[in-house]
Amino acid sequence: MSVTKSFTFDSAHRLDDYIGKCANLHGHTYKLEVTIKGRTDHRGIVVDFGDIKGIVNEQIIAKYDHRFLNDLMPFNTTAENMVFHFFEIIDTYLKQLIDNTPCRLMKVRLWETPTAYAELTREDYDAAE
Ligand SMILES: Nc1nc2c(c(=O)[nH]1)N=C([C@H](O)[C@H](O)COP(=O)(O)OP(=O)(O)OP(=O)(O)O)CN2
Ligand SMILES: [Zn+2]
Repeated sequence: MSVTKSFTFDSAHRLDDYIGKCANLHGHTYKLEVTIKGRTDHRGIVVDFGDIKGIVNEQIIAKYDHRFLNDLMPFNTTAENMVFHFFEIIDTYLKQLIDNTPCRLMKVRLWETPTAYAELTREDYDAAE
């Protein structure tokens, strides 16, 4: 069974090493979707949506909402690089949170615009490690 929780945040950025309009300063309302898989416990819960919210709000939204991403991220701020970074962050904090619970981060999807997203699955993440 898997559960997914969605978040939004607004940030400015510009792409480096890029020819086109996205080399200019511009902004997005990013949408972040976090999918976690596991067995339901006695209550019928895989992982509390509030726990996912705690991690994402503290470790991602608080750091990047209404900020200029190029000043904060040590890589080109493409959706691909960002989704990889967010996967690592969420995976780390989820492991700490759910020490005894058999649930796992399976997918993170980052919408940069309403028509474009990058996603990283557990399989792709593990293969990239
Ligand atoms: N593979 C990637 N391509 C592009 C990225 C990216 O992160 N990965 N990023 C950009 C820009 O940041 C841009 O803001 C988004 O590009 P695009 O989808 O072309 O934006 P539009 O507003 O033109 O979208 P439409 O829905 O087609 O109007 C560029 N490429
Ligand atoms: Zn952009």
